[in-house]
Amino acid sequence: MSKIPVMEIFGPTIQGEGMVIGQKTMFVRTAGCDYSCSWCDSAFTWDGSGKDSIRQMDAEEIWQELQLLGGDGFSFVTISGGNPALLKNLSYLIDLLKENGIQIGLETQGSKWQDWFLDIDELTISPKPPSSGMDTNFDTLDEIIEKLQESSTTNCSVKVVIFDEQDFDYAKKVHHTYPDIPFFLQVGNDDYKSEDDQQLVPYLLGKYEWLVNKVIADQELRNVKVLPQLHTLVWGNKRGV
Ligand SMILES: C[S@@+](CC[C@H](N)C(=O)[O-])C[C@H]1O[C@@H](n2cnc3c(N)ncnc32)[C@H](O)[C@@H]1O
Ligand SMILES: Nc1nc2[nH]cc(C(=O)O)c2c(=O)[nH]1
Ligand code: SF4
Ligand SMILES: [Mg+2]
Repeated sequence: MSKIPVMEIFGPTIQGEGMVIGQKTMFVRTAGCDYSCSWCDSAFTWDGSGKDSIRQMDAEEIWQELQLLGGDGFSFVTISGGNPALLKNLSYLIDLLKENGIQIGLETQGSKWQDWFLDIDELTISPKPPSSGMDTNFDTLDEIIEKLQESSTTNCSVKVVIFDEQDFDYAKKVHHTYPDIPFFLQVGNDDYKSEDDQQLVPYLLGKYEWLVNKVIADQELRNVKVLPQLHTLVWGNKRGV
């Protein structure tokens, strides 16, 4: 009834992306997505390849597993996916985590609203640029951002992943549309299947330098932050970190 499709639970690790980068955190990754981004580094959550790992869990079971893995050594849980915003039932987990004094981060693309967004401490909305092959519904995104802006409890940010010039232009458009929302540009990893960290890390750092230089040179992008995926620099494309 109140089950949640869970793809993986892991941690403690550090949040490698976005507004709380560096934060020690546990992760809960839900299964299923309404998008199918061409470069999705978590495609196993929606393309069928991970279907045998999906567990239908209730909030209490997830909380127990988090404690089993993390003991007393965490105070922050990040929920990602897939698209966790497909799951109305996540409210039970969010309530339980809050009852236990846990702070909550969540990652979603901004294609669906859930009322429990207002109970998230650090919410990342990550609209998808052209290279993903997805189309942003800006009416939906406008509504979501508007509701979040009215909230005094949820810190939210917008994070756009950049692979090429077109994505960069898209990111500028998104930032201009929501100038008051903290804005992050993130390096796209188009080598997300590589197991060769010796080659991957300098490659991704090169991409980061490219993105940094573009932002430095841009007169219109002022109050923005540019980040790599920190976890890929530490652990490469390893899963569950
Ligand atoms: C796997 S998604 C899950 C949450 C949600 N579906 C979303 O896209 O925001 C988490 C974050 O990883 C980013 N991401 C996915 N594949 C990536 C890649 N190859 N390189 C860089 N970031 C990627 C997404 O843009 C998103 O910000
Ligand atoms: N360490 C770490 N940080 C992350 N930030 C966002 C992630 C995600 O896949 O949603 C992620 C992830 O998978 N691992
Ligand atoms: S929206 Fe997120 S999980 Fe879904 S396909 Fe795109 S990057 Fe992957
Ligand atoms: Mg990831």
